Amino acid sequence: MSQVYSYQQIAEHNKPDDAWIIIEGKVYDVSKFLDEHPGGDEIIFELAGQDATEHFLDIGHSDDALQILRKLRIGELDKESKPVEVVKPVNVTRDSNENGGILVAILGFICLCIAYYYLNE
Ligand code: HEM
Repeated sequence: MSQVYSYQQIAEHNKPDDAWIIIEGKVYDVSKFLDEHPGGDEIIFELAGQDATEHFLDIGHSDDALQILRKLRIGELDKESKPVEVVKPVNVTRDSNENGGILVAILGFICLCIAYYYLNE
């Protein structure tokens, strides 16, 4: 019998070196596969600890992908358990970087406006 994990247990594995995902009710340990994923590590890591079924199926992965998946399987999802929100500290850094980028763009624009104003005086 295969091991059964709750959403809560799976959600704890949301780090790059310890990442699990759920696809169609099965649980996969993708920690070692992240670096090898042809679609990039980020895209799977974003879903670590969560259900990635829709994303996985949307891409239309090949039979090769399904074969790899089979090897990564570690158990099944306890469907009776409640889904939990997975919060990743890494995302916070990434978001603040993005905000930083927008701030720099706005400051740059303001500088340009000032320069334009003085040059046309
Ligand atoms: C453990 C789960 C996964 C495995 C084993 C896997 C495997 C693969 C493989 C073998 C490919 C090469 C193309 C193919 O054979 O279909 C691929 C491509 C891709 N995968 Fe995944 N994948 C997984 C999860 C995901 C998830 C969750 C996403 C989306 C959020 C995703 C997004 C993509 C994308 C966008 C490509 C296309 C890359 C390109 O052609 O440029 N994959 N994946």
